[in-house]
Amino acid sequence: MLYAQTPAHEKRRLFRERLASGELLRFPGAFNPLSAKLIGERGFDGVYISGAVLAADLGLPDIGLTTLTEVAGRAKQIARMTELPAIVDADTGFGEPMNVARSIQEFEDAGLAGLHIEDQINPKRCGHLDGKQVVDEDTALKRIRAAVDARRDSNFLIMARTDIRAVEGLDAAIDRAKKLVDAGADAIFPEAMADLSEFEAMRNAIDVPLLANMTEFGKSELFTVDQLRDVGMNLVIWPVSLLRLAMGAAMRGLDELDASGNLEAKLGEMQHRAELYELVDYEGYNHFDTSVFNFRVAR
Ligand SMILES: C[C@](O)(C(=O)O)[C@H](CC(=O)O)C(=O)O
Ligand SMILES: [Mg+2]
Repeated sequence: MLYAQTPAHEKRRLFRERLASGELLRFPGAFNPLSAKLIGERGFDGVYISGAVLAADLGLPDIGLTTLTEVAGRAKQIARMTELPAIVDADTGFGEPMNVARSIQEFEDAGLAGLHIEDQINPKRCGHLDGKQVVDEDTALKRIRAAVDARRDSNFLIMARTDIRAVEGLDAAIDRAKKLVDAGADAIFPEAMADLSEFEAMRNAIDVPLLANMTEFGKSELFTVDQLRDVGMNLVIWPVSLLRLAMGAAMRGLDELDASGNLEAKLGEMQHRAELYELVDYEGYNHFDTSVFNFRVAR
């Protein structure tokens, strides 16, 4: 009922414990609080909150238009609906290093388990597009140091994302990742790795947990969980996948409605009313008033 029972500091502690075990944790991207509940119900390890999805949700491209207030507000709504740890995409940190510091505290207060901050310039773009630019090393390290200094819960995960691979190559990415770890990053998100051997090379060079981004229609092949585990990855995200699936279904559903005038043919693809009510624990609200759920939904 209502929100998750596990307090944020406890989610962070448990998340850190699991990360330290070295296993590979699976974090599908939630596009709203309801889909975060579904991710938990289906047995995944955590919830990813994507900047691209939050921008798309507002009908905007992913170019740094969303504000800290908007992202923290939505991330809070998502994080509080799941017992799982939620990590959020904090883009370039929403400004200068002092803004990065404030962002950390906002996201801690919003109940997140962690976030990542990247080394792109502003305006940023999807890490899997051509023509990206990254900031110099000094600026990249300042962002991470500011983040680490601002954190009040030492279990809040500060992950550094580097986009430098697509700009300067793998050696530069490994070099930057090492320096980001020295600056205090708890984990590294090497963006737009070309193949498994690149993930493996990063693994051999870096001691902290590593994240693999399995976004579709990008620069990385869609490796399986087993393949990523074999090369030593610790976190895998499918950041936009649920939104893409839902929007794909919505596009086809609208076409069907337009063509045939009803959606009878699509019922099998829909989440049933009964499944929705189970997911939101409708019946549980009888706790307040026994007349809330006194009906049956035929399946
Ligand atoms: C992970 C990512 O930062 C996101 O915002 O979800 C994007 C995903 C995408 O646009 O496919 C990214 O830059 O990889
Ligand atoms: Mg992003």
